[in-house]
Order: sequence, then C-alpha cells, then structure tokens
Amino acid sequence: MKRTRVKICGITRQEDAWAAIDAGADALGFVFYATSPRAVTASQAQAIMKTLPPYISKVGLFVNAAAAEVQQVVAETSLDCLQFHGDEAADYCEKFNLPYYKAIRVKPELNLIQCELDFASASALLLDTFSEKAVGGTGQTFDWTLIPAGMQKPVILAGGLNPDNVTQALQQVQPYAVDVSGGVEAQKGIKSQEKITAFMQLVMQQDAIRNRAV
Ligand SMILES: O=C(O)c1ccccc1N[C@@H]1O[C@H](COP(=O)(O)O)[C@@H](O)[C@H]1O
Repeated sequence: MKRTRVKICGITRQEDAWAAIDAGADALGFVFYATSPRAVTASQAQAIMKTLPPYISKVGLFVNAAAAEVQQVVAETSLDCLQFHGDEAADYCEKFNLPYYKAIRVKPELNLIQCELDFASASALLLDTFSEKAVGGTGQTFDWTLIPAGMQKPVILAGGLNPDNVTQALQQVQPYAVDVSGGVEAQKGIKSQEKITAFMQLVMQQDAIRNRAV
C-alpha cells in the first residue's frame, strides 16, 4: 500500500498548522527567509511547533543563510528536518546534525542524476520551479517531463501545485511526496482550510486509485 506524503509549507499560524494536520498532512514547513511573505521567526515557529502532536515532521526552510543563523533556529525550535532552498553545497547542508532535503530548481540543462550524486547525503531532493524572479514559492509548475525515470532518492515534487493540478502531477510523476504552499493559500502567508482539505482529498483519492490498480 503506497501513500504519497504531503508537506504543507509556509505555515505562519497555529490554525493553519492544525488545518493541515486535521486534513492528513505529514509535514509542515516553516520559512526562515526574511524576505518571504511566509517568513517566521524562530520564536513564532516554536510557539506553533510546541502545540503539534507526535509524528508530524517539522521542516525548516532556509535560503543561503549563514550557518550560525541555521544553528540558532535549530537550537530555539524543535525542527526535525532542514530544507535548503538556495545555492547551498552538500558540505554546508551536512553541518547541522539534522536530516535535510535539497531543493533543486529545475531547468532543462540541469542533470538531476548528477544532483543526486552531489547531494548523496540528502534524505530527498525537492524539485521546484526555476525562476529568475524568485528562489521559491513561485506558484508556478515546471515541465515534469524533465524528471528522469529511475531517480534513486525520494523525489518531493513542488512548484505551483494546487487542487487543480495535483492529480495530474501524481499521475505523471508518482513522487514520494508533494510540497505545496501558495496553492493552498487564501492570501500570501495565510492558508485556506478548504484548499488544504481539497488538496489532501485529491492526493488520497489518487493513492486509492493507484493502490487498487496494483
Ligand atoms: O514560500 C516562499 O516564500 C519561499 C521563499 C523562498 C524559497 C522557497 C519558498 N517556498 C517554497 O517553494 C516551494 C514551492 O512553493 P509553491 O507551492 O509554488 O508556492 C515550496 O517548497 C515552498 O515551501
């Protein structure tokens, strides 16, 4: 029985965290990147994290942060995992004694098999949309045919997912997990309970169809 894991990213409010958990999400993402409209401080994030039940993974998202900043956030929160969304190298990502996902912003000339080798220590590769304008949270999908068959690491599919396209994404890519932020928002930084629920139901529906077929 296969199940697609779901991370709801860009959590800024306790009620949004709980909407995600109640709908069945596996992981919550907290953005520690000051210029993002979803940015939280360590103390804001920890105030939410300490209310969460067990078995929900708390992921901290960083973009080209100083190592000392990451260390401070790790010390002040109960993060389970780190997501590096900038140009970080593997030896930097490995410094923090926590599992990490490396976000790769996909463009045609990129060799994703080489990325797996470059980030051999990563728990997963998170594939997001490349944009000249923003490092993430673009709300735009990328060409999923650029993902090669036979990737060895778990693939977390991100970039512009929403209730209108997640079914097609799952059918086409069959990723280990999906990661969504803007596609389940009512406005930037504020999640929509209805969109989260719709997104989760579609993922579960697709899993049920896939499991019936095998
Ligand atoms: O959400 C942000 O503002 C953000 C800023 C900088 C780097 C990453 C960011 N978000 C992450 O980008 C992907 C895709 O987001 P979306 O679903 O397209 O809105 C996801 O991992 C976000 O958490």
